[in-house]
Amino acid sequence: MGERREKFRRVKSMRCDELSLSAIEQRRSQQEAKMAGKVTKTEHKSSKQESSKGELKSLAEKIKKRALEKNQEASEKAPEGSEAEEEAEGVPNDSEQETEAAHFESFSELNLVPELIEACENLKYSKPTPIQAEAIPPALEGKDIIGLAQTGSGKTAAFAIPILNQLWHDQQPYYACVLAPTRELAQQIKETFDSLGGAMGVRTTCIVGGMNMIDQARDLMRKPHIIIATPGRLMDHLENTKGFSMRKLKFLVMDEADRLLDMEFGPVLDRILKIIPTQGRTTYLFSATMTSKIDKLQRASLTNPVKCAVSTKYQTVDTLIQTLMVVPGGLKNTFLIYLLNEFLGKTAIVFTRTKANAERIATLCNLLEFSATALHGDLNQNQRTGALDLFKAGRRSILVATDVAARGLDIPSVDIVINYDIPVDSKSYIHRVGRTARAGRSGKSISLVSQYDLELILRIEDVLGRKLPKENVDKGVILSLRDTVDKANGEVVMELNRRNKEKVARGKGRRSRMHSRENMDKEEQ
Ligand SMILES: Nc1ncnc2c1ncn2[C@@H]1O[C@H](COP(=O)(O)OP(=O)(O)OP(=O)(O)O)[C@@H](O)[C@H]1O
Repeated sequence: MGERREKFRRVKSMRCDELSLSAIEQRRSQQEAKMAGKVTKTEHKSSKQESSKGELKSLAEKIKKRALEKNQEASEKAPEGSEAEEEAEGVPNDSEQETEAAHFESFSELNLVPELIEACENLKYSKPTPIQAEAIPPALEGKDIIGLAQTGSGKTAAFAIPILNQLWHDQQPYYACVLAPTRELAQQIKETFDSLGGAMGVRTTCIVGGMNMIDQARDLMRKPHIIIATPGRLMDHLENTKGFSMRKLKFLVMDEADRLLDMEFGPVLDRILKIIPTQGRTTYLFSATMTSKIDKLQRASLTNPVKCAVSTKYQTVDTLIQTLMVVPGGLKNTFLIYLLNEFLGKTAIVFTRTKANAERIATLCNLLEFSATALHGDLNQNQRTGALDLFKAGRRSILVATDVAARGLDIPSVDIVINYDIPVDSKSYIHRVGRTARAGRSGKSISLVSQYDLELILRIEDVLGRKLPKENVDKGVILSLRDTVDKANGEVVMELNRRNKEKVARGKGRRSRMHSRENMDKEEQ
């Protein structure tokens, strides 16, 4: 509490000369120096956290109760059957078989090889989650699966376990391929396969964009059992890497399948699907927001799939408290800083719509001494991995990201998701807020709603089937923060513009040098 008051006092009283980017670098290195004494500090923090846990818990329970009551009230008032989303439900597929609700008390009841049961124990998976209980038995019978379950409900293990179980009996290179829409998610899925299949000696490789093709080709030549890939780079290797083929592939998984089956990935996915066999191949589609559009599902060429749905298409978990804040014009940055100050000491992901906004907000946070890092598609892969690692290791408490971080990422420490910009489609909302409250934990999401976002938020509330309760704000605090935040933002915008100009100039120089070299080559020919 004292820490928060001190931070607030500092932000309010920051002088203009402190709000310069050179000051950030200085403060950043001070922060790094403090990190060196991290062990003592972390211990201190955790004991402090421990002592306030009871207080926080009861506060959280109160907030949750209040929100639940409000939600209940709101859902009673909400119009029935309002499905306003762009993607209307398709006609149910007759060939899909629905499963009976299944329940297992332990993984040993699932008839898995002992190595897998042991791996689950080591990972502290005491019993299968509902989606695992639903999907693993038909998967072990060799069925194609369409799996729909909320964010953070263990879908990765739901498809990894049956594949690894089968691989144990039938060890072959290039046995299974898992496709994911982002590089970071592909890497995370690889880690799950490694921890579940390590004792079995499973070989996995991650094939994603932004990494060296030759290194990847070398990894593929080591004949891994499982390839986890983003579609574009996989296609590159299928076309260009000699000796690599997936003609004997036994399993194809599309994680975040609705995303992979949409327009952006559609063409490359079609090309991959043409190359790999349909006969003798088992296909799994998993997502928290699965499409039921028949033409999209047909693209994946499933054979009599079993539909394992433990949630509805837009269901969020009960342990997630979702609220919104109505933000008057021009005050979005101030509201964000106000919130970060309110949740000081917590770990947050702030989602923005554009890469430029992600960069700006992360820089603004750092200038105001909230330790943040940015993750977006304009960064190179090393920077992306570096940012995520800093956040995961707790060395930055705020991750400011575009939707590149919206799907799949499993970072248990995330307490809060803030939608700085409201996502333009409701599915993104479901995935973004699902970065918190995972695996039974509690979490909170807050959406900043300006006058321009009203339609978007109404659409989101419509698919959620309830109104999101409004957060109260201390107007006095907002007013006193406003000047400092605006000034800091002005500094950040100027500095980022300067850096961009420099980058463009460097790029032009490089291009013109390349151009003259090309001309030289031509002349020499
Ligand atoms: N049986 C289990 N018991 C306890 N924890 C589990 C179990 N299975 C998976 N988990 C944990 O639950 C967390 C969430 O799992 P996972 O990332 O697979 O969720 P998901 O359903 O794929 O989420 P998303 O839709 O966001 O991608 C992970 O940290 C994972 O280790």
